[in-house]
Amino acid sequence: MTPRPSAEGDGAAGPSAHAFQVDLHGVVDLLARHLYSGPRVYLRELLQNAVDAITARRGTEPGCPAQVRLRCLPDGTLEVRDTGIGLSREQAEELLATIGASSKRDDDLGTARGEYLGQFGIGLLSSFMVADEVELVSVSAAGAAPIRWRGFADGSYTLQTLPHGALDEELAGEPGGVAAPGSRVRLRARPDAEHWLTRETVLALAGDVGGLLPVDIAVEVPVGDGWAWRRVTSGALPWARDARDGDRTQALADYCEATLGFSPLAAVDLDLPLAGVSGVAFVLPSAVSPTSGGAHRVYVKRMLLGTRVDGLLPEWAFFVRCVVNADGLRPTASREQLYVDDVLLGVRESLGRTIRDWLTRTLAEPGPLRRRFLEAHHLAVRALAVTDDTMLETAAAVLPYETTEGVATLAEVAAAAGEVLWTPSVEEYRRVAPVARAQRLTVVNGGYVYDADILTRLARRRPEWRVRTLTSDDVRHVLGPVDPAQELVWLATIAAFTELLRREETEVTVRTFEPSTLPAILLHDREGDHQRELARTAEVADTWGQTLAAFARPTAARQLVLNAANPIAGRLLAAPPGAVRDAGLRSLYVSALLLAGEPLRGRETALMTESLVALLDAGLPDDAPDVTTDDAPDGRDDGSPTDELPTDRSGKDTP
Ligand SMILES: Nc1ncnc2c1ncn2[C@@H]1O[C@H](COP(=O)(O)OP(=O)(O)OP(=O)(O)O)[C@@H](O)[C@H]1O
Repeated sequence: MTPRPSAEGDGAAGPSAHAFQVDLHGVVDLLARHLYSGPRVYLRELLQNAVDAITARRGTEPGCPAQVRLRCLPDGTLEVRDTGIGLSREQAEELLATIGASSKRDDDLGTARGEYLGQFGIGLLSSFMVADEVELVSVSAAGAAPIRWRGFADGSYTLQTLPHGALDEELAGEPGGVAAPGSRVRLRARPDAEHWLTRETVLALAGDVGGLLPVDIAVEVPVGDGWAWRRVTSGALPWARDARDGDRTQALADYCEATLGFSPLAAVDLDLPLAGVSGVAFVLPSAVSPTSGGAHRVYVKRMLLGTRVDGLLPEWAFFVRCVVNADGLRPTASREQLYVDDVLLGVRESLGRTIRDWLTRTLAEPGPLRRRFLEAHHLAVRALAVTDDTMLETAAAVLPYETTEGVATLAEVAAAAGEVLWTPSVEEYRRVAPVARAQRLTVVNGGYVYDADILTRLARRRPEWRVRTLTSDDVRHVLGPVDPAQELVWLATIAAFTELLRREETEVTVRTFEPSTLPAILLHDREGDHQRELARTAEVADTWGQTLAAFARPTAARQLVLNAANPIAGRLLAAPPGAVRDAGLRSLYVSALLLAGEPLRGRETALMTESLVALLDAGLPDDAPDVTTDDAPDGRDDGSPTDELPTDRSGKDTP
């Protein structure tokens, strides 16, 4: 390119100004690899230019033909012909030869003009992702002489003005008539990109990206011995049918099946006329991960933007897939995602409101739709209830929870039990459920995702429901007392048992409870666990030990509650002191741990093994061969309770 004259004269020392040189290879590579998702966009850009050219011509000639015709020629060339406004020589020089120049921007404002699809002035370059040469022959609607522009992947181009009528023979029989206004673009496939220009690919791509465009687009296909035009545009938006039309619901379901690949539970109409947004949110028939949202099929001015566009809906709306046409939203330069601006944020909020209103209505209405929706998407209701008060009330009224009195809603639990006791973890629920159930204590399993937040919010919003987490005391209170005279007899034994489990930080108590098949349960509350954890850490941490110790309050003892109604526990309480009784208690402790779903650590495994050995020793005949060894069992840590067990293995209880 010619250097521009220096702004400061041509003095020897003065700087001189030059125009940038553009390496077209580099630019095309940038587009193909980093801007566009792949070469397939070349066809979208060609269709877009054709449609924009027709839009421009309609501005002065409203009744002009609106046709785009695509033809795959035998030598691998793709031809796209439109009945648009065409280009004069000057326009071609300015618009085709300059990267970034576009006739579709408002020169004064520098913004895109609302009626056009394009705006950036780079779309035509995408042709070079599949072709080394692009030819555009054009007849301007303004009556200028026809032109032939040829651009090459090396960055050069030729431009030729043709005499009027020169194209008549070449264009004879084309739509729009002989040398009528319009343009014809031809792309000769690069050897490694031939598949992008085959008839099958062109048909599929044109239908996919251009199927909803408001012009007549057709691809030439062989029929019998001849050729015919196969239309890929349908003319109307699939959701534009009158809502009173009885077949509309089925037609939308069929459209969803064909386009998105699933049969929807329901279709929610989306309509924001002010933002130029219309479409449908299809409710997925089965559960999806909350992180899988954002796969919406979005059209901008009826041209497909993308099939996996995100940001259109709030995150909680992961149970729908939308198909929308959005005239008021801005595409990014790649035209594959939406530009995040205030308009998009407003649209997202409004669409979210539409979907939430539908959800509230649907959940208020008992019936198969509500049931199927909750089965598939209860997580979405939970996610929404975390931030939305109306949905919190709805969730409390309709979401089924696992409780010790069977499946029930939180509202039902509050009404029946006068309070809502819940466990924040599934493990804790499993631990207390058998005993709570037997005692008719209603406990809600609040251990699943979002539950803790929902129950905490509900506790504040509905104080009269008395929503709170379950504590050991709640369970202990429902366990039956033991006859005081009997308890007095057992007092010394209970104290000895507590002493035996001192290292386990567990206090032993006795109650009567159902099921009587259960000899013992372990109760511990979260604060006690936390305090024990702190105390344990403080023991091992040198540097932080003192700091941690300051936080650790005296630990609330765990409780091993022996069941006086259980024959084994009863016999153990009545047994004389000695190795067998100790081993029996330790066994009950370990089995209560297991029942609580807690993993056994090395020390507890050792306890279990040693108790078993002691019990076997006591129970087996004296002359049975001794198979025990002196080796400590695997997994026993230092200070294991072995040293607390009597070494006498005679099988006789020591006094
Ligand atoms: N088929 C056509 N008929 C008439 N003019 C055309 C045609 N194709 C391209 N042009 C002209 O060439 C210009 C550049 O086209 P190009 O596709 O590179 O960018 P754009 O369509 O303006 O913007 P975008 O990069 O957003 O697609 C257009 O603005 C238009 O004026």
